[in-house]
Amino acid sequence: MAPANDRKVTGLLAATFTPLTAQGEVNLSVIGPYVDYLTEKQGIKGIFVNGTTGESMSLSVAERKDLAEEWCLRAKGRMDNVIIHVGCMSLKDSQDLARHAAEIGADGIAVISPSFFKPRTADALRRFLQEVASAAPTLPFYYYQIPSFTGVNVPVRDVIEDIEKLIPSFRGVKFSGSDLLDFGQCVSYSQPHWSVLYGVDEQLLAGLAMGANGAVGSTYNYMGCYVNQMISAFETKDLVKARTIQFKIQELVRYAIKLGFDIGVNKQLMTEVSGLHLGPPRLPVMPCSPDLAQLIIQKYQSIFV
Ligand SMILES: CC(=O)N[C@H](C=O)[C@@H](O)[C@H](O)[C@H](O)CO
Ligand SMILES: CC(=O)C(=O)O
Repeated sequence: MAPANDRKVTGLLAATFTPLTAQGEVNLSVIGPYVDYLTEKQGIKGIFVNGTTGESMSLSVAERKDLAEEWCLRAKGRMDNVIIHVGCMSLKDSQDLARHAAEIGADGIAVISPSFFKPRTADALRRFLQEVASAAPTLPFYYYQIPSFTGVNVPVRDVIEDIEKLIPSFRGVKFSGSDLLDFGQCVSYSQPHWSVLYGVDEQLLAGLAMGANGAVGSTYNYMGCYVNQMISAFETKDLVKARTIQFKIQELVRYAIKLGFDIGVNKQLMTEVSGLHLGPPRLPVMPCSPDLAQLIIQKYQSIFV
């Protein structure tokens, strides 16, 4: 069996929303146009499927397979990276999804820690990740940390210590916390064939300064084109320009948080900006009220004129 490849993941990956019908069923028909929109209108060359933004934890395993398959099919030859999140509360379900991701030709898999029975130590978490990764040993494997949702606060640096001895396919981290000490420790420990991806969109510039190879986030669905400009400015050392763009994103995110920002609001914002019909979120996330969506969209338009 071929080992997982060593190709670095760079640039922006959009964490995709899951299109649902008005009745709340998965709506695969939107995925083709969604890929068109990301590539043509936002300059996005990678997607992160069935993650937090994709409401994976609210989907059935069968739905997650259908979605993963359609995203892979539509993105094939058009995106550089299709990473599928396969984390579940059940190790068996995660392994099932990991095997499936390999079958459908995904470029990599990522796993969030279980959060009902939480691993209390790095060792417990590492063993869980190892069992999932071993179900798809040819796929690059990424640990996805998001403590605000999981309540799992094990430092990522502890998780990745000598991890290739346990997980030969380990290729990096998606870091969605704001602890830049731990993040910096991950970057400095990172191996040349690993990718350290930052996941807090409103402070990506700090992540880039700390050495992030790329980024995964929800807002790149509708602000990817601006964030690409920010990355270019950072790369050409135009920090004033890079900050100007980061501050705009912060202004929008702060405004949205004050009004009550969640996946439902975020999904509605994407619907309004893109014109794609993404539908409501799934309960327990509540649909966004039209009034709230209008306020945020007005703010978006006033910031990005
Ligand atoms: C909780 C959540 O959804 N986190 C996303 C990725 O990890 C981010 O992309 C945020 O949505 C974004 O930074 C806005 O706060
Ligand atoms: C942002 C992200 O990575 C996710 O929604 O999973």
